[in-house]
Amino acid sequence: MTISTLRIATRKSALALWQAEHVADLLCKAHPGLRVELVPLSTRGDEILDKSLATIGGKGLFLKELEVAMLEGHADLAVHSLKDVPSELEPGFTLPAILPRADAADAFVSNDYSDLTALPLGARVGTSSLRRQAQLRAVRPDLELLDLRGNVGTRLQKLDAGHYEAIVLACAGLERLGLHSRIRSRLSAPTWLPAPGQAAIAIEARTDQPFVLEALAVLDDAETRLAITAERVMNQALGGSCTVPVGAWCTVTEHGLHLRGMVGDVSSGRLLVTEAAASSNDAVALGNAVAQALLAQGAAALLHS
Ligand SMILES: NCc1[nH]cc(CCC(=O)O)c1CC(=O)O
Repeated sequence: MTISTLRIATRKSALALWQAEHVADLLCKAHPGLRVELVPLSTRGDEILDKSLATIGGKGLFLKELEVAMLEGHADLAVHSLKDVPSELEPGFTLPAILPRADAADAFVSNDYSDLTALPLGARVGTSSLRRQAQLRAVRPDLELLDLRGNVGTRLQKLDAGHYEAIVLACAGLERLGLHSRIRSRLSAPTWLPAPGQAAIAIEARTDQPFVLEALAVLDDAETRLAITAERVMNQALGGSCTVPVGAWCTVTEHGLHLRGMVGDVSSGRLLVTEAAASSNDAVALGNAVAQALLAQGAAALLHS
C-alpha cells in the first residue's frame, strides 16, 4: 500500500514548527507525490511555565498530547527534539527515524560578555537545566544560577531585558531559528557535555502502522542512531530523566563508538566523568558500561541527593 497523505503532530513553538516543517520537506523529497500536513498542538509542558519540569512530571509532558493525536487517528507521526523524548517510550510507539545530528554543543549567549571566563564575579546566569547548572558550577562556583524556562525566543527576551548577564541554550535550536549570531561561544565536548540526544530530531509513530513506519524509515541516519542509542541507554541505566544532571556525548568513527558520560551535583559543582569505547555493534553495551562506571565512582549518591 502506498500512503497518500502523512499528518505530522507538532508542538507550536517556533523551534518545534521549524523541525516539523523540515521533516515535511524531507518526506516530500523522499516520496514524490506525497501530501504532508502539520497538526500543531499545545502540550502541558508548553502551558505550565511557572514550575520546573521536575515538579510537573518531566519530559513526557511534551509528548503526551501528540501521542493522543496519533492514537485517535488525527496524526500519523510526531516530530520531537530527541533530548525531550524520555528514554522509555509509551507502549505502542516507536522512533522509526532519527535525523542526522546538528551541532550538539551548548551556546553561551550574552550581550556583554564573550565567554564564561569573561563573566564578572557573581554574574547571573539563566538556565533551568540541572546539567547546565552543574557544569557552570564546576567551572565558575561564584556564579548566581537562576531559573529560566520557556521557548528559545522567550529566553532570549529575558536575557535582553537584563534579568541575566548570560544564558545557556542549545546551539542547534539557535541555528535552526536563524539565530546563529546570538552564539558568543560554544560550550562543547569533551570539556562540556550536551544532554543525551541533544541536536538530533526524532520521528515518533505507532508500532501498528507498518506503511507509515516504512515511509518514515528512509529518513533514519544510522550513525546518529548509534550515538544516541549509547547516550540514551547510559541515561536510562542511571535512572535518568531531566530531573538529574546527566550529560553524554558519543562519537562514531571508522574505529567504532566512543562515549563520554557525566553525572553532576548542582550544589557542589562536583562532576563525575567517565569514557569508554566499543565497536559499532555494541552501542547498548557501551551505554550500560559507562553508566556502571559512573555508578562505581559514586553517581548513585548524586542522583538521589
Ligand atoms: N529543552 C528545550 C529544547 N529541546 C531541544 C532544544 C534544542 C534543539 C535540540 O537539542 O535538538 C531545546 C532548547 C535548548 O535547550 O536550548
